[in-house]
Amino acid sequence: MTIAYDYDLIVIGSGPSGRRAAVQASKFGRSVLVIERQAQVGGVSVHTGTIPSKTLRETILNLTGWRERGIYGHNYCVKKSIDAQDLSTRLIKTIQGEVEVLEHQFARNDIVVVHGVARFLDRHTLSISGEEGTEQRVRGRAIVIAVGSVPHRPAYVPFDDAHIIDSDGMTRLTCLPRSLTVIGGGVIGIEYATIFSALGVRVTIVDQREHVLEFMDHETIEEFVHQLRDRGVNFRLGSTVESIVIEAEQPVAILEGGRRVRADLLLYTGGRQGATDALNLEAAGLTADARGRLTVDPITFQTEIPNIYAAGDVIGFPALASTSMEQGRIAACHACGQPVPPAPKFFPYGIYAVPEISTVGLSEEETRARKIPYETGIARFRETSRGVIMGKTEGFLKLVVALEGHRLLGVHIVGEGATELIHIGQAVLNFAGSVEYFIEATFNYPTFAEAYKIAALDVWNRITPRDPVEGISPAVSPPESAPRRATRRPNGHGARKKTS
Ligand SMILES: Cc1cc2nc3c(=O)[nH]c(=O)nc-3n(C[C@H](O)[C@H](O)[C@H](O)COP(=O)(O)OP(=O)(O)OC[C@H]3O[C@@H](n4cnc5c(N)ncnc54)[C@H](O)[C@@H]3O)c2cc1C
Ligand SMILES: NC(=O)c1ccc[n+]([C@@H]2O[C@H](COP(=O)([O-])OP(=O)(O)OC[C@H]3O[C@@H](n4cnc5c(N)ncnc54)[C@H](O)[C@@H]3O)[C@@H](O)[C@H]2O)c1
Repeated sequence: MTIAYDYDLIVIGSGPSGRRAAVQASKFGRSVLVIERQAQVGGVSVHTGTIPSKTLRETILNLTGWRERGIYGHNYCVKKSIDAQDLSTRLIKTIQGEVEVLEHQFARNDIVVVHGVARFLDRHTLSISGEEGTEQRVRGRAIVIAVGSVPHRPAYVPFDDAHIIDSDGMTRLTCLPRSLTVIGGGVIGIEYATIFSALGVRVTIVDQREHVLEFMDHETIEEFVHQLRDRGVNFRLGSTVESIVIEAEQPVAILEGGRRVRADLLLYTGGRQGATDALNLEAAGLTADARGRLTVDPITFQTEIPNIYAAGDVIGFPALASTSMEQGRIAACHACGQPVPPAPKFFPYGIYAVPEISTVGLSEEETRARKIPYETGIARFRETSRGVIMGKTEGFLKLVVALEGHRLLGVHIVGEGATELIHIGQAVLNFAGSVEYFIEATFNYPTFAEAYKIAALDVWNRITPRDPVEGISPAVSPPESAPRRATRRPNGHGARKKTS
């Protein structure tokens, strides 16, 4: 008996993972349906997450004149008084632009889009509930769950979407606060805290952990936090929030030990959870974990039910738009019986804080934990002519390099353009290159990319053996495998032993 399917592939969700899965399957000549519960396509990425937060950042940096302050002083500004309307004008335009691009892309690729909430009836059948109470059934040979995530809203936080909000609320502000408390020093919290601090808002960041962005290279984060403290951002680290109340129209976070943090607005960014509630997963033979996430095969993105795939935020870490897109595409390749492209070993992390941070590969802490003998090299943006021209003297680029073969292990950057600059390091890492690449390559001048060369020379001067005659280095760079002790850094970082 042959089973009739309406579509070769049904994708639930039109965010980065769903979109890439749909387009890839269509390019293989398959019939594709995308089900989206919101009125417009694009997902969290376009409507409440990546694009809105990056647009708000761009608007604030432009209107405040932030990027020019290194040259013209701290009081320089482009627009004296900035209000919520200034922020929303550009936001609406950008989101609309993104939606149009997506709609054209779906139309060009003959992808059918239906708006409604999808739920499983069995492992091949979905019911779609439309806004006006309509219901339709569709059957797919394969299904990709690309439903993404929603902000985690713990019961103890009295969200009112006016004084106490989650990250979705940041895109709907009708007036700007003078002070802001951010609960959660993860990526979302840090991005919004620093963007609003650039606007002149007094910001306090509260996190139960001792460090913000704990997964990042610690020295890089120290540099970042130092810059934030310098411009008045307050940190309450190692502090758990016990309760939140509203007093005189202001939210007050009460911390363990009784300390109180008061502001005009409180943003809660204590993580996200998979948006699987409406899916009726049991009907498909699937279960989600306590945070609504699904488990998949890391190579194919297949769930335990072979014709059902999951990609993007719904499968958890790293929960990035960038990685979600690739996961969706790989899932579609497998579902269409095509070879599955291997995921590159290293992907970058870009944090659009002010200043930007970006990282790829191993941190110093991870390198030590793996007992790899290593050395680091640092360049400060003020050492690059580009940095001086642009008044961007606070940036910092750090390379982590294995002593054996001088292999590049990690790159960590804080400063203007970090999220673009990181891709040079990413390419060298994924091609298993060594620090010599940066030394031998000619870079455009003046550029921030020059920082790679400066940091590479910083490492190389210390890891290449010296000529027995004091101060004269050998002409060639013999690879050395033996761990060595680092000497004092020329940039004032002090002596550090870089062996495991
Ligand atoms: C504030 C913020 C900033 C971010 N910044 C960045 C960044 O700078 N860079 C980066 O790489 N990542 C960033 N991210 C993360 C990024 O947005 C997510 O990783 C990405 O959107 C996940 O894509 P996705 O395809 O899994 O799902 P989503 O984008 O979440 O889309 C899922 C879609 O599925 C739909 N859906 C859900 N359930 C159903 C259902 N039952 N039926 C029909 N449709 C359904 C939803 O309506 C939604 O449109 C940010 C996130 C946030 C919140
Ligand atoms: N630029 C980017 O790539 C980007 C930007 C934004 C979001 N994202 C994605 O979104 C995901 C979610 O980000 P997030 O920042 O919401 O979550 P997160 O899990 O990264 O961080 C949450 C933080 O909140 C703290 N916290 C939780 N409850 C607390 C409490 N009661 N008191 C004090 N501190 C508390 C935690 O210790 C943690 O540090 C990230 O994993 C990331 O992948 C990526």
